[in-house]
Amino acid sequence: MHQRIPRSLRFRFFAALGGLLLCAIAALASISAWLIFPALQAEERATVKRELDRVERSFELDQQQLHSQVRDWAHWDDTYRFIQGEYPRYADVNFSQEMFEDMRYQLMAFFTASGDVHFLAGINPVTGDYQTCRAPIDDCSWMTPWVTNMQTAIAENRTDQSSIYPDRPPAIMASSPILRTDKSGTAVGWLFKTRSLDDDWLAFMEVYTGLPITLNLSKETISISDVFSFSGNTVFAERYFPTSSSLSSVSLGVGIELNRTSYLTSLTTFRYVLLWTAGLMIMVIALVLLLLEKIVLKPLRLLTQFTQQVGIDGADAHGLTKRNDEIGLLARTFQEQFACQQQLNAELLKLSTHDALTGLPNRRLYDQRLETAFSDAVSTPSELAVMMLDIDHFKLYNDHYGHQQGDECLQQVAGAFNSIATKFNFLIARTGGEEFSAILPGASPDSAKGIGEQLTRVIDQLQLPHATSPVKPYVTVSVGIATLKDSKSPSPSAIMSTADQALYLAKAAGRHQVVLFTPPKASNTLSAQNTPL
Ligand SMILES: Nc1nc2c(ncn2[C@@H]2O[C@H](COP(=O)(O)OP(=O)(O)OP(=O)(O)O)[C@@H](O)[C@H]2O)c(=O)[nH]1
Repeated sequence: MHQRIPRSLRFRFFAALGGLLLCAIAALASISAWLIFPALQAEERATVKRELDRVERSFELDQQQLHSQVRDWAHWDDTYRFIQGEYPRYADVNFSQEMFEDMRYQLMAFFTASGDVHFLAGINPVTGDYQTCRAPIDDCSWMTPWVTNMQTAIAENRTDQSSIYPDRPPAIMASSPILRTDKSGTAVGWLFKTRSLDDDWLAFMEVYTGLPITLNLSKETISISDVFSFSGNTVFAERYFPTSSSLSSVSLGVGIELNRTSYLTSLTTFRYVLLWTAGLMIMVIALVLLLLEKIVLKPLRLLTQFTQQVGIDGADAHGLTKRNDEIGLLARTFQEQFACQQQLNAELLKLSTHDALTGLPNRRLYDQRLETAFSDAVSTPSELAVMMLDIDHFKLYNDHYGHQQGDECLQQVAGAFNSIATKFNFLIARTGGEEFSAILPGASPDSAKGIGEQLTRVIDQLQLPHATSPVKPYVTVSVGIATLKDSKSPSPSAIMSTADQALYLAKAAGRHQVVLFTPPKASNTLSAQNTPL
């Protein structure tokens, strides 16, 4: 079944503002999801990346330092002489455990031009003792993997550089050809230095960068340089560097762990802002609706009630006409229009029910009243008399005095009739040119006749001159009266027809008299009881 959708102003405002609110909240949610949250996440990633860049620069700096230190040592005449066997006390003079620890060297390896080991010195990663050897055997066997890597680098001509080696522990290895201090001549050998990326190195880097750092060796080749993993309040990020592994490709990941406090605080703040914004929007729209209801919708409802009840007592119970706003103006204008309309209606009603010349009720009103009086008399039942009155020889009056004076005569006759009608409380109307009719509810034949006589008398008393009247030298009237009982089949038209017959008899009998219709006797002849005046 078709259900009627409410279309009131209130419904429309609620629907429109509710829709607006939903759109605004959806827009807010979309902007948050597609713009603001991704921007916050990108900002967090950029911050983490900056920290990784800082760690990478520190790492590279450490490698460059090691390389420049190797070069310093390799391009030194003492070293040049040492590799050629001309400076046997070189190691005793220059090397010590303290020097290795201070410089954070794990191993220093000297190779001849043919790539053979000349001298090895380093700190045993297991015992922590300083050791020197001529070959990586016995106590110095821990040096073997690195010496092998170094000899491979010499064989592949990968010297004079700094690289990362993924041995255990992973290490930075820097090398340089051994030359004179003035760098003249050809290389007489190679010098290698390694720095282990062990716990001490991590501790050093932590102090240097201010970040906790971890190392992770991956056997796979990592294609992306940075890997992020977010968990709760922390983010773990790793940057992978290629290593010089002789066996397979291995990557070294340098990782940092950062606190996400800044991001999470921004997120929480933004969520609060979102919630407050949504809450404020709801509050503003609720306030707008409330004000709308109070300022516009309720007064409009009252105005509607007022327009429906205007003219009735208490219609302006809410004092709308006393308001100083548009509602008050509308209410006052409507009230004035209504009063004007009522006046016009009354005038129209009077025009349609009264005679313009005499001001007496006209035939239309007379017929309506006769219908009502007739119904009342029949239903009660009660008596009812009607009367027809006609000015005698009015044509002669018009002919003699003119139509204008004829009108004035009609007005005076009507006024006189009306004074009697008011006195006895009955209706008298102008139902034709110079013809009048009266309804006398409850009047007996005798009282009706008495009133008829009073009406003719009051016209006589006017003494309106009628020089050409064969009846009297002044204006006179004839009256015909009929009662409800006079008709065999009573009806309003039948009773009026009977009164007309009585008037005819009055005229026929010489005018200026009242004739009460008398029902025909058995002889069926029409007769009347008249009263010549
Ligand atoms: N001045 C004026 N005359 C009117 C008006 N209405 C009707 N008459 C005149 O009233 C006269 C009526 O004449 P009749 O019907 O012949 O009757 P009468 O001369 O009164 O004669 P009886 O009725 O037989 O006594 C006519 O001359 C109409 O012109 C009116 O409004 N003003």
